[in-house]
Amino acid sequence: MKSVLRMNYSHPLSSLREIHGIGERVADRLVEHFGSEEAALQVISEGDIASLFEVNGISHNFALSLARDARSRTEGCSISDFLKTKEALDLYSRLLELIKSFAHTTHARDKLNLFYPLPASRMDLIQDRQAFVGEYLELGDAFSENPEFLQLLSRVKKLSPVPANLRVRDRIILCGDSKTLEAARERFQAFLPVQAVENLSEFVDLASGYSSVIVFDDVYLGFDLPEGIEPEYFQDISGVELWQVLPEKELAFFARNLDCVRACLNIAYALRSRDFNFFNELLGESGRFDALEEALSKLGEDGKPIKGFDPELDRLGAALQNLDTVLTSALNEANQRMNRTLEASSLTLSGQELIKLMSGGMEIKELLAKELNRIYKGEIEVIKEELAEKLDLQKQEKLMLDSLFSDEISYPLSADQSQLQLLRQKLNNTLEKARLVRKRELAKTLSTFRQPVEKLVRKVLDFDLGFSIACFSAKFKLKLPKLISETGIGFKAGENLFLKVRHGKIDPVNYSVGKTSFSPAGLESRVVLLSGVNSGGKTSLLELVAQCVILGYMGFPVPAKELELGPVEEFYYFGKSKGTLDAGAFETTLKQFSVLSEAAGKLVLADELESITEPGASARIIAGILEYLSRNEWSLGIFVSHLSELILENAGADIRVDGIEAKGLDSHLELIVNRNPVYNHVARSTPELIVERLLRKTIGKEKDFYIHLKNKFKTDSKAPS
Ligand SMILES: Nc1ncnc2c1ncn2[C@@H]1O[C@H](COP(=O)(O)OP(=O)(O)OP(=O)(O)O)[C@@H](O)[C@H]1O
Repeated sequence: MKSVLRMNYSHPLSSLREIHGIGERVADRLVEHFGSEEAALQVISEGDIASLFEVNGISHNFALSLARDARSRTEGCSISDFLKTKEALDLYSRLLELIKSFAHTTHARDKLNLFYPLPASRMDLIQDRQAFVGEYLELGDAFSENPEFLQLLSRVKKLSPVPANLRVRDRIILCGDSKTLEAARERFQAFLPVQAVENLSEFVDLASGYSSVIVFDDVYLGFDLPEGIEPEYFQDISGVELWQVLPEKELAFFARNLDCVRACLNIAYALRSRDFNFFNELLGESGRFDALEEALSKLGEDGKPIKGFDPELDRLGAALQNLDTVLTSALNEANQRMNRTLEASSLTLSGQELIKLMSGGMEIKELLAKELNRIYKGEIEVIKEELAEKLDLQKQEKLMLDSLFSDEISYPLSADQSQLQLLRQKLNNTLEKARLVRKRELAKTLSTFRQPVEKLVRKVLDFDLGFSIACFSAKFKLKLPKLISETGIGFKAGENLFLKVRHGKIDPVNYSVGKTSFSPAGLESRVVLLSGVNSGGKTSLLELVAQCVILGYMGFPVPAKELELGPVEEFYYFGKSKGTLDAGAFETTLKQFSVLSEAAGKLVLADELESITEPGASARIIAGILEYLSRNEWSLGIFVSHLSELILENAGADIRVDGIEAKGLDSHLELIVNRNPVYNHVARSTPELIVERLLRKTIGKEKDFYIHLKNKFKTDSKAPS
């Protein structure tokens, strides 16, 4: 798959200031954000609008205009080289919005803005684009209506970076010598604490506050360290992998992009399963990404291993979470039991005890304490058993329960808070240690996929660019045009896209001007007047021609079953004016036509230009314009007009008049319009048909009047058919 928006331009940019809109301040901001002028230029040239938008003070529209300007400079041709009037530009913008509505990603939506029609002299670029689009068209039929596939695409976005504020707080790097300290600070200080240590007690003090301690020098490793302090030693700080010291970073990257990466993999698989080979090279042999998928399935969106991945992690996590509630409920129950036991108890003395008491060999207090102690100890044992069982504690952890309760009787029963805190800390440290092992496993696997994943996501985003065009094409059954060398535009079964969006089903139209294989023999005029009934579809046909030309010169498929498109360098579109123009606007319009005799091939589409000034004068002006236009053998023109006969009277050149006619009136006396222009024929006008309608509706004596009017049309008709 070739990249259509080429990077090897004819005029590569060498400075940001060459781009319109970039002054000193913006240039500085871009360099600061992207690291260098070269990097900033690369982002702009690639049209990476999303990245530009991230720069402080650059709006989406500004980013777009920078990218467009850069492209037009590097390609050596701009949007206004082809689209010569405001209305031509407006039509292009409407088409672009329609195409963009088929994009599934912001990336494709943004990049589509960089496609605009190019003059025929840049056939190299146009053909590149046609080739690019051509590779995708088949996909439109296969996937454009597949909701699961479209849903996958909508989940793809530019990869999010690791959050800048990522901090690991339960791990510390302790350094005994200054060299490792410097190296450790440089590599890791942004993400986890790095501390210099002066002596052993400082080492022990600091280490005991963290569940994991990392050292890169062995200064304190020779000493006997207290139980629970087990620093991890990595000999070579420059050789240690990031996933070993800070697996959280890799995990955070994948966790943030989990949904997108999974969607991309599924898109690539879906395409491969239907024999579309866009990602085959990247996917490699089947199973290449299995390890990635497995690792992703174990990673939660919080960047931690998910529940169910490791039973030991789950056990410790649950024990920590439930410790307080299980303890409170065990204590409550034990206290209630003890209450009940004490309330129901009476003291019965044995004969021996009575003798001892009487002889002073035993105090009554002692006797009571002995009895109470038995009850107390019994309840404490029950609580410990319940804690051990419900929290699923292991041997070492169970031993810690012994110090949780005092040997001295206390009532109501309660746990020693500082011992409870120690137990909690122990559980937490064990959990974090076990979790770190798992995190490292996952991060190690994921780190080997970092680059392929970045490439995959980039490619899927680029894929959506071509695929959006394919979906647009599939929706409207578009076809790539045939670019011919003669001056002409001709098509079979063309359908105006804007009308189609509005009405769903419309009448396809055949039409041709100039020399194409669709032109009737001997009627290959390059400049034509299009006449016809009101609401016959003249404006719609003019728009259809414009759509075909704009899309065709963008390298895109067009809304016609077949289309031949001759060379067009410049495209002029003049829409219907709302009324007679004032002197200034009239002058401006005339000025736009003054370039018509220049050598480059021009296509001029004009809709009822006569309304720019009074009818007599406008017929003369239009006749003059048409004559001028027909002098240039590379130019084409279609002028919609209700004054065709008057214009012809004033024009000397070979100008054809075509007509969109109503075939008559249907049974409801509505006009039946043939949307296909009849070549070389002035269409009957609507007023004539309105007279006929009135005639057919009337039965009274007014009938004579309408017959008289109808005959008037017959005698006045100057149609050359
Ligand atoms: N090919 C077509 N198929 C179906 N309907 C069409 C087609 N072309 C035009 N129409 C219908 O006719 C309406 C009028 O079309 P359009 O404005 O192009 O006519 P017009 O000849 O330019 O009219 P006017 O002379 O009044 O300016 C459109 O809004 C549309 O509803």
